[in-house]
Amino acid sequence: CDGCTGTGDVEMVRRARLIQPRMQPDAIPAINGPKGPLPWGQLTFAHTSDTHGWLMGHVKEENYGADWGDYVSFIRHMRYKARKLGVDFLVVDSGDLHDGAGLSDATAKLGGVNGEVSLPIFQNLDYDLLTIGNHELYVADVAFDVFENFAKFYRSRYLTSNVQIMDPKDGKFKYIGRTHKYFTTYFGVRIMAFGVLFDFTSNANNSKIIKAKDMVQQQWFLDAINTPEPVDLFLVLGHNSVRSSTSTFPVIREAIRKVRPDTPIQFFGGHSHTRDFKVYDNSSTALEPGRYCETVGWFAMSGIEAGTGKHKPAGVPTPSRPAVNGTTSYLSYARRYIDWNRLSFEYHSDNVRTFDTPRGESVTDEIWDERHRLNLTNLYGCAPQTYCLSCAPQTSELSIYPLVQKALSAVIVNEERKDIPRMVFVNTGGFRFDLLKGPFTYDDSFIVAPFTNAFQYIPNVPYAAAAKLLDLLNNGAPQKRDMDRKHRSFIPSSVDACPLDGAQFNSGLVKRKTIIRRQEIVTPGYVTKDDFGIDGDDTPHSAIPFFRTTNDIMAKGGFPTDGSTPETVDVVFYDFIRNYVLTALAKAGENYTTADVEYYMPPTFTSNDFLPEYAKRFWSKDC
Ligand SMILES: O=c1ccn([C@@H]2O[C@H](COP(=O)(O)O)[C@@H](O)[C@H]2O)c(=O)[nH]1
Ligand SMILES: [Zn+2]
Ligand SMILES: [Zn+2]
Repeated sequence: CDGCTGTGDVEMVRRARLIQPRMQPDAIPAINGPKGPLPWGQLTFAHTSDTHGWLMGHVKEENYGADWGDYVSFIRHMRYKARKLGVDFLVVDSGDLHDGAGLSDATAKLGGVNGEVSLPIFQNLDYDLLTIGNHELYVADVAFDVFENFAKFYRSRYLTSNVQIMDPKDGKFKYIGRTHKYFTTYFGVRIMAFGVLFDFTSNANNSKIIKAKDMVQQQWFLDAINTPEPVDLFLVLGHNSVRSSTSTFPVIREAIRKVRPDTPIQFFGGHSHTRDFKVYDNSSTALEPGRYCETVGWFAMSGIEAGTGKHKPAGVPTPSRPAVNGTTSYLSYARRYIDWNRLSFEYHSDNVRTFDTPRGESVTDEIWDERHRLNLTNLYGCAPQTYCLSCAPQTSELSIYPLVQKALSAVIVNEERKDIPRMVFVNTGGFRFDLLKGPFTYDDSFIVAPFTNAFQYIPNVPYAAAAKLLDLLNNGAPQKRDMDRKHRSFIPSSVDACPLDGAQFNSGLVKRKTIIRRQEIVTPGYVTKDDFGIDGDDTPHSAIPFFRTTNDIMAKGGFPTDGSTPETVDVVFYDFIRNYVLTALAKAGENYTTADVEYYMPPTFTSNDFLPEYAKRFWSKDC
């Protein structure tokens, strides 16, 4: 696996950057590109959410292969184009910037804070509005870093209408960002904006989330929606699914509608990792732009009776339909989901002669420097096949879960208790992305399992109760966000015939600014159906199968080889699911409390470590 590890790799990258490799035409990766120009309206938005540290882009998937520097260049071109067209263009983000890739997560392993490298890189984008995600709030240090640095950088553009943090300087709870922002766009549309996190409860102690139903009663909110200033549009940004039953957008909408029945309300959501567009009523819709730097959500609306912006800019498609089909409205809407690759970005920038802006190039360089400084390309072993999250039933050998079970059985062993049978329970929500065939690197360890959940246990649990535990957990409260049927992971359509297999594209170990060629066949990927129908995907794809998973899975170890059942077992689990395990054990007739829980593995050995350990022990290093 030439160039897979350490310093050799750095050298290769430096050389590659000097040469700026351009592949031979027959070696140019091929994907099918955008179906046509983007719609532009009086107000046009580019929307990201749930980037989770993927600023490097998908180095093993050309389809989503642009990096943050490319996005910075893209937005620069789009801002220029908007001015030329005479329309307002706003760039917004709905949060979840941590947990999911080495660039964000490796710094915590080095004793720093998760996000200390990735957030300053992210900040190269001149967002107009942003809001906070739950992944900014699980860990106290991360929340404080967001308060101290990120929020101060974006100032009045960072909206956290219902999220506070305890300021250690005076012990008082303060809003992390601002509660709301009233502003006028370049072309004169007057907007009142909020940033609302769903009713999240697993936050660190130094933060506080005000439930939406309480927030809408607060005086500052009532003052904001009743402001004597003219409001042409309410804009609600939120780390909040646009569709699920746990979304709090309907609460906000109702509260605004009570006092402003006719003012348009536009929502920009996140959290459920889907491409989605929801129509609430004829002047209120919501966009959600997927996850992991796979999608730029694009949204255009016209018809607001305010400002001097063009409602039908010349030479481009414009929003053409009312929110509710079959009705007439003064407002018209359009949405598109753009694949996160250079082919799309360049095409929509009208194939400008030089796509890369100086800022974009320097961001790309910084990402690559950090990638190597953090040793993200270090190799653990070569995955013999692709293991997917949802492309196959979870018991199938194509799925990641049998591999996880094998790895847990082999690696999660407490030397002092190795002869005592153990049952290890982990939540499937802890696995976040497919493990692709080929080099499994330090970066991939975060991509697949980013969380640092410790392995805890209750010793000597009667086997009769432990045996019921998995069913009880899986029939109990959901342990992950609402994953509706629309959720799609980008995975190979079949492991062996995968056109974008990890191994095929130099495994992402060398920086490439390749020319990407359009192809006639359709690559597998998102096939989105939303409230506007099936024409939202900017690049048409062939569909990928999707299978739901249970809350948890279980792996066994140390059981008698003769098939007999033990009297008692050690019940091992991630600390993240401890309360669910205690509740389920109580249902099985065994009452335990947190006082009965101990560490099974050293607390420093976490959910992020066992797959690398398995790869080191059981996979070849020769990719
Ligand atoms: O320590 C953790 C933290 C989170 N999870 C899982 O992640 C989801 C939430 O992720 P979103 O990106 O906000 O949807 C949560 O429901 C858990 O399934 C975890 O496993 N461990
Ligand atoms: Zn997320
Ligand atoms: Zn989230």
